[in-house]
Amino acid sequence: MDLYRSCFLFPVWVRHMDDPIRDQRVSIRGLATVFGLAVRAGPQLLVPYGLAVVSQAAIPVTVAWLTKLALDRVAGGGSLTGVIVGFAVTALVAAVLPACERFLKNELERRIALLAQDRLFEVVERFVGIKRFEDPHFLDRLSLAHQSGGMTPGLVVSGVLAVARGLVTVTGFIGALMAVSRWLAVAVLAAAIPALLAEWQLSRKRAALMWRIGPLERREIFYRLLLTSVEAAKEIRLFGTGSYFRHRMSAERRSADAERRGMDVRELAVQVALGFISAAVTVACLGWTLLAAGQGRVTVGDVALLAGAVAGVQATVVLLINELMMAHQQLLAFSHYLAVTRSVPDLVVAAQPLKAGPLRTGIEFRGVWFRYSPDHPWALKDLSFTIPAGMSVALIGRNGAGKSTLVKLLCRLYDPDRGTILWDGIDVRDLDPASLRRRIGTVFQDYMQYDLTAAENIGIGDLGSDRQAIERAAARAGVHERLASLPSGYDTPLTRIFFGLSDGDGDGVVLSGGQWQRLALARALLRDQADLLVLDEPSSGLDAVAEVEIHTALRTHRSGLTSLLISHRLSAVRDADLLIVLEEGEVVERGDHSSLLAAKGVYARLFTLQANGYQDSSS
Ligand SMILES: Nc1ncnc2c1ncn2[C@@H]1O[C@H](COP(=O)(O)OP(=O)(O)OP(=O)(O)O)[C@@H](O)[C@H]1O
Repeated sequence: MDLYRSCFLFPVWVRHMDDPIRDQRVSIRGLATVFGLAVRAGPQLLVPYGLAVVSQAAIPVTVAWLTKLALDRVAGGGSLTGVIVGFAVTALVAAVLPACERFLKNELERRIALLAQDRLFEVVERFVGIKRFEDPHFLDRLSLAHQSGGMTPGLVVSGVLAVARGLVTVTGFIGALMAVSRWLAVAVLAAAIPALLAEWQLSRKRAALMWRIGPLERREIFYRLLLTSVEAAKEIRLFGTGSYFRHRMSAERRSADAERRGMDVRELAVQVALGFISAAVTVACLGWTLLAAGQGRVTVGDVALLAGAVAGVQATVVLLINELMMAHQQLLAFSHYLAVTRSVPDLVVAAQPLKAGPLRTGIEFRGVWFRYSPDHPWALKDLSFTIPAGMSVALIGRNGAGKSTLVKLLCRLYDPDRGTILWDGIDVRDLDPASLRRRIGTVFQDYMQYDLTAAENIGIGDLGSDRQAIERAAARAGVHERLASLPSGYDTPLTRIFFGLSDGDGDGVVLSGGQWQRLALARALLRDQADLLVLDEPSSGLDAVAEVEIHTALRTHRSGLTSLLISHRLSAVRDADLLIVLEEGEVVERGDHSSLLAAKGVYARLFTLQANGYQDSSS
């Protein structure tokens, strides 16, 4: 369902708009971080960008002022040379500055987004365990943090500079008007107040609308992804549910559109009303100015300046409010980025962690209790057993018995709630997690299939391994011949994602489930220096012949190595030195195959059941 998760995330942040004090704190902290990022990303860009933005503010005021001068000189018969030069310079600046601004803006935004993304994933990488990645709230937040981290800083910097530009423009116009008439300047400024209030209200309503239609949009996206996903394509065709989902998708869109239409109508009404107010103010001011011009109290140029200033102030105020609201909303979304980058570690690492040494005596689980959260039942209950160095230990148990959970604790992806896990007598919590993991080669039940080449898929098991080592591991896992026969051998991409891109990588290939499983095994076997091999269901996707081959190869590889093996196929694990049977998170039996069979307990029952199944099918 990961595919669909993203569609449930979008407007979570709007929720915070209900709390103005929190909003303010978040915005101020966000603003400081955004400008911190901008300064670090490109100080040499930020200053010229700011200058380019703000200096453009002077252009409309200069044009209005030059127009006034030109008209006054025409009326009074003065020289126009200075005015013409002024117009030429202003026109040149007006033509060149926006292009420079765009270039600087794009470059700065790219650098900030890269830096923000890098910081975010640096923090994510520092999480030692996986608890956070199984928490849907955290995943939602991470996705939003990524979204806003890439977009918000650039938008906020541009928004703040645009506000500065707007303020300079308004101040310039008001200053120019003051030169003509003080009360006219006050009247024009006062006339902008209704526009300011109305736009502010509209912006808040727009944010509330986004919040209201968020669920509708998420559902629409959900149906759209469903209709285009490869996972769902089979069932949609088999059950004939395509038009059912399409109608649902359209219905969601129609509902959201109805809400949007309502908002558009409201905006239209407000804009028309503001238009009337603006026209009335303009007419009143112009009327007064024309009257004053008729009486010789003001010049023709003053009339032109006034007309330009009234329109300029009103338009700039609207832009200003929009930029402010947009920056505010972006800063609220940015709170997710701040939350993730400031989150505390998921597992505590010792201040001076020890390096995990080669396994000499064994790994001991001592009174280990674990549950995924206080709301969940105990997955492991008072587990105590030892995996002696150099021995193979098999874990057996029905679905949900706690086998994979135990492996996750052993690799320190979680910490026990009670009890300890000891590596040669040292609590794994005192060890450096990376050094511990370098000593363990693991194949998880839900291993990864990377959309990379075959060589990379194996090489990831031990970065820096050469091709020979990779091929050796593949051979041990019984997949060398298959990989060597691919169109570009080990360099063949194991994916359809790059299919047809003809970038020299060749076409991608899709492996079967069992072949992927062998590949995952090769990845674990690549770690020659690993002391412990953990195989969680290494042969569940293999055919019978392959299973025998793999187990023979593994037995050779395992000799002298400590291994922990999990399998539901008891034939695959019966040769282990020690078999541990788990039931509902507790150890219920332990011993070797023959002693457990003789004990006639859980293991004996499971083994007989499977053996009988094979006998029945053969007969
Ligand atoms: N991430 C998780 N969050 C919450 N509960 C979980 C999580 N993973 C496993 N569990 C629960 O913990 C218990 C043990 O699960 P675990 O996967 O360890 O069993 P298992 O023995 O490996 O089962 P299987 O043989 O089916 O792989 C189960 O009840 C399971 O529902």
